[in-house]
Amino acid sequence: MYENMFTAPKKDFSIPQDEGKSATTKKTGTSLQEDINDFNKDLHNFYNIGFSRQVISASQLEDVVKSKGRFIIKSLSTSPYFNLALENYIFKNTPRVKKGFDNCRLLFYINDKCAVIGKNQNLWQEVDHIKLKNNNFELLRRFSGGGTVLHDLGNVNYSYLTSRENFETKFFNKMIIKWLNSFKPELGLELNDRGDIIQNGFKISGSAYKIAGGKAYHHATMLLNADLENFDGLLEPSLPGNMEWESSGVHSVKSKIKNVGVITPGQFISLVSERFQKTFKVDDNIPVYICDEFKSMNHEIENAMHTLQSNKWKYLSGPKFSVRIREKDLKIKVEKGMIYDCNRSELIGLEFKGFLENIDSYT
Ligand SMILES: Nc1ncnc2c1ncn2[C@@H]1O[C@H](COP(=O)(O)OP(=O)(O)OP(=O)(O)O)[C@@H](O)[C@H]1O
Repeated sequence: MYENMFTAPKKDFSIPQDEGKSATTKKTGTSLQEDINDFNKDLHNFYNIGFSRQVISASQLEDVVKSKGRFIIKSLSTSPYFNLALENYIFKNTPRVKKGFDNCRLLFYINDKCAVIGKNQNLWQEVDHIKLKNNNFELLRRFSGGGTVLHDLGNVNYSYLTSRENFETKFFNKMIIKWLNSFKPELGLELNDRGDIIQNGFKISGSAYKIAGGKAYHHATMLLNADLENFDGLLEPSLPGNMEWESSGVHSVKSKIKNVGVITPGQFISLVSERFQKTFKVDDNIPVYICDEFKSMNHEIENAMHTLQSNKWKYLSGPKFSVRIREKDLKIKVEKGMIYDCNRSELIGLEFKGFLENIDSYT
């Protein structure tokens, strides 16, 4: 089945108009083979792979990223570690433009199930670890700021890179809204004050930003047909003793979310790519490159993946915080994931993660 998913179809695979069913929609009376066919069709639409579309090698990736010029990259990988590391690689290695046209770049990726917290967040306040584990969600701390979001295969991530001078936080989402609403006016997408995209009052896309080295990116989620039932409770930590927090970190702003529903990941990526190519074209056509974690891997991406996977980055970084657990008569202060002050001196020096996991034996 895996091979089948990535084998180009013999016939033309134009976007079927009747797609866009939510992943939570219950199917009745369809066979497994039909499900597989549907899934394959959607994957092909998403990746838009023809026989001529080749995955680029590590050296080709390096060449295109380090040269000047605009392009689109689509990642075939669903590993959140690879995709965030790839994004970081493109961001860091895009040359700074002093004069002339900006090196605008657009990246698309779809991650398998994961919770992605902002760089400056206290993860214990943001996610329920046990539920994440039980639902097979990875936990990642990204390199950019912002709040915590959930990803699965029905959520497309887009990342728009430009120069610091030309960067404006709401700019790219305004374009996305314009493009999608002109494609299907009934979508009725709007931008709220925070720069999120909303539909009928529900959030469908959340954004985060990074500015460094004279460049900036805006990356965002787009909930198209995510399995929202599976997201239930993952961002509501159930911790012992009604913990009372004091943290200088960034707190997520909870919003009610929904899927756009009538547009598939494949349609979304094709449409945004096509409009981007038209809108941002300078002289030559804007090329589209395909990447994956096998052929396009390099040391820098690999290193960033190791950082993202490491305990140090996930659990031993983030903001300083204090927590009070009245039930246990405890006041704890934590910096870089370690308890550095506590009214029970024997707890000083413990990792907060280890303390929480074994709280009953410590209290
Ligand atoms: N895939 C998703 N897309 C959009 N919103 C989501 C998604 N997953 C969760 N959410 C909602 O977004 C909330 C977090 O939003 P928040 O604005 O704090 O972070 P953000 O979207 O990364 O952006 P910001 O940079 O504005 O902080 C979650 O509590 C949840 O309500």
